[in-house]
Order: sequence, then structure tokens, then C-alpha cells
Amino acid sequence: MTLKDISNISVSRRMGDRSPPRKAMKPAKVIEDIQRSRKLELQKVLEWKDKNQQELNDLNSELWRIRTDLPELELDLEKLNNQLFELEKRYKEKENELAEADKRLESEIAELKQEFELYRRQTELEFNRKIEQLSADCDSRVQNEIAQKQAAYTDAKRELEKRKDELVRQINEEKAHFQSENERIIERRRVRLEAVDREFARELNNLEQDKKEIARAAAAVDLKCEAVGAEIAKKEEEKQELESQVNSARLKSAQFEEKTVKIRREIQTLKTEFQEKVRLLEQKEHDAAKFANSTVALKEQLLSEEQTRRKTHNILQDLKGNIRVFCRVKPEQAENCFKHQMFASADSSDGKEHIIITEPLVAPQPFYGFSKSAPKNYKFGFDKVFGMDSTNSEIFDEISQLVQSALDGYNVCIFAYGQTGSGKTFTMSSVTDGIIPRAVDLIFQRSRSAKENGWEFSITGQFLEIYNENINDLMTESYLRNLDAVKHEIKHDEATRTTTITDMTTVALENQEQVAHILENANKNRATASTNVNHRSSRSHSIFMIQLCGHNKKTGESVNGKLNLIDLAGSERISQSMVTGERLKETQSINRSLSSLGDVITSLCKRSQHIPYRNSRLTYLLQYSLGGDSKTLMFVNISTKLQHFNETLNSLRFATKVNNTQLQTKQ
Ligand SMILES: Nc1ncnc2c1ncn2[C@@H]1O[C@H](COP(=O)(O)OP(=O)(O)OP(=O)(O)O)[C@@H](O)[C@H]1O
Repeated sequence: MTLKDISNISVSRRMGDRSPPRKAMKPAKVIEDIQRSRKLELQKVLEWKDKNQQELNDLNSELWRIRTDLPELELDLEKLNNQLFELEKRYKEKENELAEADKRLESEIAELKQEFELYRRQTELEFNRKIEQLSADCDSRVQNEIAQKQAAYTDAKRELEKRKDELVRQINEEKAHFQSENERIIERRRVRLEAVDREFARELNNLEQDKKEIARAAAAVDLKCEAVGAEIAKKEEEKQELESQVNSARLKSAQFEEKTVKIRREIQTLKTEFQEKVRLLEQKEHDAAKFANSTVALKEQLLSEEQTRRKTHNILQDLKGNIRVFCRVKPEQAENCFKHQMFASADSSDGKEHIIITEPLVAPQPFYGFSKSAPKNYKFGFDKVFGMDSTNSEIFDEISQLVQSALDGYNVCIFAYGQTGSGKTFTMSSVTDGIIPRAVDLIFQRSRSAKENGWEFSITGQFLEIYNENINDLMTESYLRNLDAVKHEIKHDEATRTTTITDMTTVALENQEQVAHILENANKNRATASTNVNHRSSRSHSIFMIQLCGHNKKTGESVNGKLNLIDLAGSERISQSMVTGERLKETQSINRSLSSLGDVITSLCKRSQHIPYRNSRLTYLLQYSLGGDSKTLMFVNISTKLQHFNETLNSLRFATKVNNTQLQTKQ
């Protein structure tokens, strides 16, 4: 306890005096209490003081001890300082000694080096001298050896030549002897051989004579035999010939009789027929004269009916709606599919055909946000719904009327919309029965039959691609070279409401094989431009444009129709944050053009003041083929694979938006 604590205690006491008066107590008892408490406090203070006094004493004794030790410590310190000074002095001395020793060592090393150099030079000189002497000795010894060897060689050579001459002489003698012996033997043999030859020739001659004699006799016998045999065969043949001539003469005579009767009968029939034909001809000439008079009236009637047909056809198309949406479900293996049901128009009150898709119970990855307990149904209505088993032929039957509209001078757009792999290209460009080849075929047929009414059609086609908002010519043979190098511009003529694209290949369409070739060539072009043709075709819009210009010489009428067959880029939603570089650019331009197509259709149906055609190349290019009296059909191609549920839902929603806007406008 400090003095401050004590004063605090007394202050609190004093303050206690000022606290509100307690219950009244007896004064003696109060004084007694105060005294007791004061006593206690005093006792505590005294205890504290004793304790402090004790500590103070301890500290003082410690201080005293330190003070007594101090001189001794100071002495020790001085001693230590002296020792340190001494040590430093000795250290410096040792350092000096060491430096001197170093110097001595260096000079000794230098001397040793000099001595060594001297010794090395002397040794080298001695060595060189010894080498020279040795080499001189060697040279003289080698020269002596060579001289001795040369002398021995000359002697040996001379001896050998002598022996060689002797041998040659002996060989020549032997040779002459053999030659004369040989000639003698040959002569003896020749004489004997000539004698044998003469004998042999004589024998041979005799044998030849005998052989000729025998052959002559045999030939004479053969000749006689042959003559007799030939005579017999000839007689036999003559006999058979005579027999067959008699038989055939009998047969011919019977046939001739028969034919004569028949020909007489035929002549009679022909005469009757001829008379009947002459009568009929006179009748037909009479009818033809009557028919010729009525043909002119009929043709006029036909033309007016044709005009009425065209008007009615167009009214019918308008009634069906200028924007129609068909849904097509791609065939898949049932076990990989989510549930879907379709209802034909007869079952529905709104005249639409419906498709209901049910969300899968087990959500495949990546697929979030669906309740797993209660599968949800989504219902969509379209002008037509084609199931998995539908064929391209059935599809074409439904759209052939739009091809007729194009021939009648209207602009028609047929789109295939859907995610990658959902069957857009299959529907649009299958080489034999896709919409493009079938439409061209139908145009040929109808234009041929329209000739009877005086119509002459020019049918031309262009095939292009919009990739990253760039137009590319798919008909050119050198697509890769022209890609990006050729900038194609879209030009609109407001007065004629026609569109042209600069530097675009245009071909006169003539037959189906040519269209198949165009489709294949376009595919090749796309394959050359991309490492992966599927990727390229999925990421770009392709447009097959058929221009139909018709003129009727009889009525002076002209029509100008256009059929645009569009295979849109895959509509799958790729998050832009997930892709970079080229893929990002592609994704952005696809998203932009598909959403601007939706916006244009919506604005047209709402009859908005401003139609945002310019928002994408696709809508700008189709400006005169979307809206006005033109006709639009959109196929929404869908896949029912489990992992495609999300995309399918998005595609159906987009298509429904297009379809519904149409309905609102009509109401
Ligand atoms: N209705 C169908 N019947 C049979 N096969 C089909 C059908 N629809 C599509 N296919 C097949 O499915 C595959 C993908 O179809 P397709 O290439 O037409 O899809 P896509 O939507 O055009 O794809 P992308 O956007 O990549 O061009 C092809 O092998 C095609 O033959």
C-alpha cells in the first residue's frame, strides 16, 4: 500500500461523512465503531511501514556492499585494461614479425624461381645438343646400311636376269619341238578322216536309192485307195441331197398354199380398215376446225385463271401468316432423351400444333437450376410440329407453296434455326432431298409448265456465307484466296426494292446435278478455309439465294421473286466470359445477328416506325425479303438429348417469341 492509497482511504472516509444520513445510531456505539476501524487501519499502516522499512534496509545493505566492492572492482577493471593494452601491443609486434617473415619468404621464392629458370635453360641446351649428336650418328649409320643393301641388290638382280635368259632359251627349244610333233599328228588324222568320209558317202547314196524306190511304190498304192474312197462318198452325198430336195419341195408347196389364203384375208381386212380411217379423218378434220375456233377463247380463260390462282395463292399464304414457324425434332436414341410429347392441331383449340418437353429428373452436367423432385413441363405451340420420324419429303410438301409464291414474284425467306447438330443442314441442304435441291427442282418443273401460259423464267443463284459479319462467296472456286481480300458490299435500290452484293458469283441454275455440285463445292470451300468444316459451318450463316425473273410475252406481265434459303449459325449460348480470341469474335457476331433477326421480326410484326435492319449484316442483306408482302418461314430444329435440354428450351422460347408476335399483329 502506498501513501497515495492511504490518503485515498482517508478521503473516502471524509466523503462517507457527506453521504446521506444513515439510520440513526447510538453515539457511543458509533464512536466505538470508528475507533475500532481507525485502529485496524492504523495497524495496517504500521504493518505496511514495517514491511517497507525492511525492504529499505535490504536495499541499503545491498548498496553498502556494492560501495565496498566498488574500489576492488575498479582495481580489477584497471588490471584488465592493462592486460588488454599489453595484449594489443603484443599482437602488433606479432603482426610486424609476420609481415617481415612474409617479405623474407617472397624474396626466397623469387631467388628459387631464378635458380630454377637457369637450371631449366641449361638442361634444355644439354638435351638439344645430345639429340643433335644422336641424330647425326643415326644418319651416317643408315647411309652405310643403304649403300651395302643397294650393292647386294644389284648383284642379286644381275644373277636373276642371267637365269631368266637361260630359261627363255630352254622354253623356246621345247616349244619348237612340240609344234613339229603336233603338225605331224594332225596330218595323219586328216588323211584317215578323208578315207572314212568317202566310205560313208558311198553307203549313204545306196540307202537313198533304196528309200526312193519304196516311197514311189507306196504313193502309187495310196493314190488308188483315195480315188476309190472319194467316189463312194460322192455317191452317198448325192443320194442324201436328192432326198432332202424332195422333202422341202413338198413342205414349201403346203406352206405356199396356206400363205396365199391368209394374204387374201388380210387384204380384205385392210381395205375395210382403210375405209373406216378415211371416214374418221374426215370427222377429225371437222372437229379440229371446231376446236381451233374455241382454243383462243380457252387460252384467254386460262391466263385469267392463272392470274386469279396467283392472287388466291397469295391471299391463302397471307391468311396462313406471313411469318410461320415450324418445329422439327431430330431423331435420337430414346434412352438418351428427355421426355417430349406432340399434339396435332386437331387436338388443340388455337389451331396450333404443340410440343411439350419435360425437364429431366437427373440434371446432367453442366445443367443447373432445376428442381429435381418435381419435373416441370414446358408447352410450346407452332404452325407445325414434325416428329422424329418425319422425312425431308414431308417437310418439303409443307413448304412447296412458298416456292410457288417466289415464282409468283414474292420474296421468301426460309430459315433453319437451332443449336449446332440439331439438323439445320440436314433439313436445308441434304444433297438429294434437302429444301435447297428440292426447291430448285420444283422451280424447274413449275417454270416449264408455266411456259404453256407464255411465261419465260430466268433462274439464277448465289451462295454466300456470313462469317464474323463478313460476307464470303461460297460459289467461287478460289474461296480461300478471296476470303477477307474481297470485301463484298450490300447495295439496296430503294426504287426497285432490290438488293445486290458486289463481286458475288451468280450462276444460271439449270439442273439438280449442278445444285448438288454447288453445295459440295461450297462445303469444300468451307473446309479449305477452316481446319474443321463442322466448326466453320456451325459458326456462320449460309444463304442460298435464288432469283426468279419471269416475263409473259402474251400478257406483257413481269414478276421478280426471290427465294432465300438460310442455314443459320448454331444458336447455342456460349458465355462470352468463357471464350477468347477468334471464338469470342465469332460468338459475339452470332449472338448479335441472331438477336437482331429476332428484333427485326418483332418490330415488323408490331409495325414499328423503325425496323433495325442495320444492326447486323444478315438482316441488312435480307431487308427487302423480311417484311412488306414477303413471306418468312422459320424452322426451329431441336434435339431431345438429355444434355441439350437447356439449349432446346432456349430455341423453343426464341421461336415462340417469333410466332407469338405474329399472332398479336394479326389480332
Ligand atoms: N431428321 C434427321 N434424320 C436423320 N439424321 C439427322 C436428322 N437431322 C440431323 N441428322 C444428322 O445429325 C447430324 C447433325 O445434323 P446437321 O449437320 O444437319 O446439324 P446442324 O444443325 O446443321 O449443325 P451445324 O450447326 O453444325 O451445321 C448429321 O449427321 C445429320 O445427318
